[in-house]
Order: sequence, then structure tokens, then C-alpha cells
Amino acid sequence: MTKKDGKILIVDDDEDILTAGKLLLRRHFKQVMTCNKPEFIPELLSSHQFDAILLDMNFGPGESTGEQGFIWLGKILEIDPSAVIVMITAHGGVNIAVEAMKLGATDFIAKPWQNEKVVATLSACVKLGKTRVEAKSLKQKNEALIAASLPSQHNMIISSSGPMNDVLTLISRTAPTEANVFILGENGTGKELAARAIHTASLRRNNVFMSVDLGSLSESLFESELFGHKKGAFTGAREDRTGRFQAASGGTLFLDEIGNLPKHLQAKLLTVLEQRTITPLGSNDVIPIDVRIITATNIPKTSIMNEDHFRQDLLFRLNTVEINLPPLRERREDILAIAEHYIAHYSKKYQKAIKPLSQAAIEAMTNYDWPGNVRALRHAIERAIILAEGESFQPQDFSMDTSGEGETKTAQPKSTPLVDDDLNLERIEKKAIEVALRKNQYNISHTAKELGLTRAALYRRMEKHGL
Ligand SMILES: Nc1ncnc2c1ncn2[C@@H]1O[C@H](COP(=O)(O)OP(=O)(O)OP(=O)(O)O)[C@@H](O)[C@H]1O
Repeated sequence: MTKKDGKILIVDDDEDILTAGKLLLRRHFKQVMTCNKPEFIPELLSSHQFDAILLDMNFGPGESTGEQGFIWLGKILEIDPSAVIVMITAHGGVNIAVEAMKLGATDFIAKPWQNEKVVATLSACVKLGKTRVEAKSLKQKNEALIAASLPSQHNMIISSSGPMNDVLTLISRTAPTEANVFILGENGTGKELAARAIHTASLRRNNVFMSVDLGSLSESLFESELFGHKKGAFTGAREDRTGRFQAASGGTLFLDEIGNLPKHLQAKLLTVLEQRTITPLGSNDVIPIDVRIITATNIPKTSIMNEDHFRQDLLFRLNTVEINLPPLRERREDILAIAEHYIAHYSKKYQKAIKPLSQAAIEAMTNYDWPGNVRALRHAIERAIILAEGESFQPQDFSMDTSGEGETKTAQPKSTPLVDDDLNLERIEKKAIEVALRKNQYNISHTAKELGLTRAALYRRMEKHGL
């Protein structure tokens, strides 16, 4: 006989009942624990997640009112409202058991019990318990996702420039509508930040904001990731999977790097947006979708407007409102405001006193072109907070590439050999990333592709090397 995957607790002051119950249930369920004093219940619940609890109604000699059972039933449900509790009643105590069920017990078993009845009741209860635990964890995950998408100090858009004020106005006007928004801008200009700002100012703010990096999805994963799949739909589909469109239901779906989507996948996305339904792979179910779509790309507008590269009927669906995030070099007034914001932020994080920027540092930073935009500025500041010594920050604390490449985006990569006399792997890696970034004009997707990395892996390495 294979044991069912269930964890059961039996609470009774009668040692014979505990022993008989344990012997019987152990043959059917993976884990059975017993407890002869209800006072231990809170401690047990704090360290174990039980699928079902068998609880006696009467504790102490001669007790038959069920009063103790009611008290402990209430306490268990107070600790875990989703607990599945089966009451053990004395012969003829059915009325009391019915009262207990009104107060939240799931079922009852009358003494003397019949073994098959106990096993059948507990099998059903364990199933229910597992469903409740899953539902609870899904609810917690959902709440965590919603909390993560709420505005915080980490996702505030700092700006003091005219061009960004226009962007902020556009965001606040668009947010309360259901309009699809298309965001254009170089890497690191704050496209995802803008998308989050739209979500948090929208009527969907109490639901999830879900971000999908289309640039890092392989073609074979595209459909299963976005639309989901049924178990067995393809080799390796070991269980059902909910797609992002469904997971973001009621909220906002942010599709990043849309410009990198191959044309045949653009067609699939267009069909979904036109029909507003999805069909998971391997399924016949047609599921309606309820998401607001925000898309972003770092590909220049001219390429996006080119039918050879991007389907114009899809663009038409996506860009009800278009937001252009200017590169940092075209809104230099923002540099100081953003720098000061992150100096305060990282000084607090690393428990350092806030130091001022020297006049030379202010000038160097505001004159620098920041090819990696705000992301690069933010990293430069974090690194300076950790490493810089002295009373104030100096230009050299911010790892700005003053060899000229930072000032002209079209500069050709220097032809420095990757491996010279220095064979240190860490330094070779850093050099390779720097060369690839310059060669690809700081386009993260292209750089990652050239280096054979995912975008996420490239970001991790850029962070590690302070790039
Ligand atoms: N105006 C801003 N104020 C404060 N922080 C900002 C601002 N713009 C961007 N950032 C920060 O810069 C980093 C990059 O921003 P974000 O990820 O939104 O850029 P992106 O354009 O989506 O980048 P990519 O194209 O590489 O995906 C984030 O850490 C973000 O918090």
C-alpha cells in the first residue's frame, strides 16, 4: 500500500486513542504526530504545517460537555484560519460535534471509531488541507508581488529637467486610462521605472505588475511563458504552467525588449491582443485576458517604424500612447538630482555619513555623457559610496570613462587586445564586457548576445565590475 503524502496531528488525553490512532494512520499517511496535552498545540503549530488535525472534544476525567474542545478549536483557528480540524466525539455526542462544525471544524469522528471511516475522512481532509495551504501560499505570493510593485523610495522617478517633466505629465495623464503604452528609450533611461509608475497610478494598482523580458526568452519558451502550457504539451512539460498573461490578470503586463521579438512571434502576440484571449499550449481552453499592456524597447524609433523589422499593425495596437525617455545626456539637469538621491540612498544602505560632491565632481558628472544612462550613474554612485575615501567625492571616484567613448556614442571600440600580459580572469572578463559594451553602443541586448550571456547575467557581471 502506498502512503498518502499527508501530515496529521492527533490531540487527545487518552493514551490508548493516541496509540491506536497512530498505528492506524501511519499505515496510510507519511507523517503522524500525537499530543496528549492541548496546551502544546500552539507550539506544534508554530513549527509544523499539518494537513489535518484530529482533536478530542473532552480533556480531563469525566468531561463530556465538549467545552475544552470548543476552546481549542477556536485557538487553532485563531493561529491558522485555514486549519482542517476533525473533532473526536464521545458516543452520542453528535449534537456537540455539529456545533463544532458550525464554529469551523471540518468533520467529526465518533468513538468508538471504525478504521475505514477514520481513514476515508482523513484522506478527504488531507486533500482539503493541501488545497488550503496552496491557496494560502498563492495569496501570500500575490500580496508580496503587489507590495513589490507599490511605489517606494526605490522606484521613485527623480527629475528636475523639462524633458522629464513632460514625461511625468504624460505618465499621470495616461495612468488612469486603460490605454496601452509604448515606451522608447536607450538602455538604463528608466523605461521599467516609468511602466511601474503608470501601474501604481492606475486603477489596477491593487493587482500585480508583471514584467517579462522578451529579449531573454528563447523562441521555444515564448508561448509557454506567456500563454502557459498543459502537462505533457511538449517534452519536459511535467506539470501545468500558468502563463504570464493569466498570472497578471487584473494587473499590468510589462513586455520589455519588444523590438527584439522575431516577426513570426510578433504575429502571435498580435493575435492575442486582437482577440483578447489566450490558449495554453496543449489545451483547447480559450481563456479571456484582463491585462493592461505596457511595452518598451531600446531600439530607435526609425527601426521600429520600419515594416521589415516590426509589424506596423502590432505597433498600432501597442502605441495608443507613446512615451520617449530621453537619454541622460539630453537632460543634464537631472544628473545632479539623481546623483544626490542615490548618494543619500546608498549612504544609508551602507551606513556611511553623507559626503558632498566636490565642485570638480559635479562638473565632471554633468559634462559626462553617461552612455549607460541612469543605471550607470546609479552604479557609479553605489561603487563610490563603498570605495571612495576623503571628505568629499572627487571625479575619479565615479569610474567615468574619460577616454572619449563616454562622450560620443558612436565612438569605435578601442582595439586593445583582450589578453596581453595580464592573465587575471576577472580583469579579462571586465575588459571583454567593456569592449563589447562600447562596440554595441551600450545596447545591453546586443552586448549580451555578443558575449553569449543573458541580459540578466550581463547585468550581474556589470554590477560586479562596477560598470
Ligand atoms: N529618473 C530616475 N530616477 C531615479 N532612478 C532612476 C531613474 N531612471 C532610472 N532609474 C534607475 O536606473 C536603473 C535602470 O532603470 P530601468 O530598469 O527602469 O531602465 P530601463 O530603461 O528599463 O533599462 P533597460 O533598457 O536596460 O531594461 C534602475 O535602477 C532605476 O531605478
